[in-house]
Amino acid sequence: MNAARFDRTQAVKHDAGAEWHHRQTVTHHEAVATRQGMDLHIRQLGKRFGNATALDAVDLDIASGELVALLGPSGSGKTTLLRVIAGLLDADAGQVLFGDVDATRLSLRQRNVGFVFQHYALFRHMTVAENIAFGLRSRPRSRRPDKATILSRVDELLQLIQLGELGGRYPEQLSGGQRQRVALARALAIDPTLLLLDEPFGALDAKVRVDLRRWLRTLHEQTGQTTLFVTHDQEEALELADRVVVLREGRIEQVGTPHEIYSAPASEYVFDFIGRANVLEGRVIDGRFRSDGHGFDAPTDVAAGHARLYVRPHDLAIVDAASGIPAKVLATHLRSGRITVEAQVESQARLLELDLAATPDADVPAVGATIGVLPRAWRIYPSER
Ligand SMILES: Nc1ncnc2c1ncn2[C@@H]1O[C@H](COP(=O)(O)OP(=O)(O)OP(=O)(O)O)[C@@H](O)[C@H]1O
Repeated sequence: MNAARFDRTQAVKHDAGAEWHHRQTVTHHEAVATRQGMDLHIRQLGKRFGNATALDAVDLDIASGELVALLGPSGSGKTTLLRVIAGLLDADAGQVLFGDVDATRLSLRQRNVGFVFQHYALFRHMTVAENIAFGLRSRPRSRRPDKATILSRVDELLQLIQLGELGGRYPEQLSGGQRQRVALARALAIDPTLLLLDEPFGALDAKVRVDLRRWLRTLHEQTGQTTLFVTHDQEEALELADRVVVLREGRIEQVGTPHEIYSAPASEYVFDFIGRANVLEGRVIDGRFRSDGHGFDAPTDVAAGHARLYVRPHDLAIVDAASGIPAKVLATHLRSGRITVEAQVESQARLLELDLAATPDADVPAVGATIGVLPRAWRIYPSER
């Protein structure tokens, strides 16, 4: 217990990986939570660091087999939540339940979770196969599988991560993406209750990230392992996860499927964070949002007064100046298959961005021209500021 506690208080964010695996396997406590396919319940979790509130009464339920993204900007509490679930960090308040077992006071070893860090935490002096086998080899004798079973498990995992031929290599002989796959295999080797990934692809270049994302999705479909991963990349979260948890200053702002989060963001914060956003300032009067002489239906729960209309660049149409909100075209750019038009509405502080398909017959307005803009789909939020 002391070793685990020491580890919790000493846990350093990035380079803790090797240390973590070491502690997890050399402390000799019986794991009580080894069942795979277990629900996770978070109840009123709170964590403060001095004056900073990292987690504030967080409630969350994750079903067995789900792939869930914890998404939010830097400092929103993602890593703290993951570490409290792992048992790397003690919460000040609340509970972590693995199925119906209260795991709040269990050591990280007893929780039997697999953890992958952003920076590859492989043992440099061990081959890929030895790294993967490590968690099983260093179990107490009574729970250690025999050599043949370990070898066959390692083989199976090497196939799963598509590195079947590379078991004899050392980590430095692998690419960054391959190392992260080995880190995943090592985490999976112990048949963890939960797989926890902290920005697993954060240190890799964009192309490799995209490939690994798809690979992780397929791996998850094969293993059905309940998985939580931290990311600040909304595209990664939307593409990979069954459900996305959006965090803000230690609180959950919204939980939903990628489609729900994208198409019905619960707040300005989520709308803004989840994709490119245009904002029109206005007022709600008699159930209509009014801005620059135009009116749009507002939801009934938005009270009269200052409000903001949010619209995605591809949902903003160009019409003639007399029919829409007049805006002056400041620039046009070609960006990966689309044309983005930047325009300014005189009364508005923020520029607007409109996306057009970059087809040969695209009707691109001239810089300096005055166009009319009209939202085709939008969301209106009461003003928070
Ligand atoms: N060991 C610590 N000591 C003091 N404050 C901390 C510590 N760890 C986290 N915090 C604070 O807690 C809050 C949440 O941090 P956390 O690392 O969980 O955020 P995050 O969303 O994972 O951020 P990032 O994306 O930058 O990793 C921040 O205000 C952070 O400064």
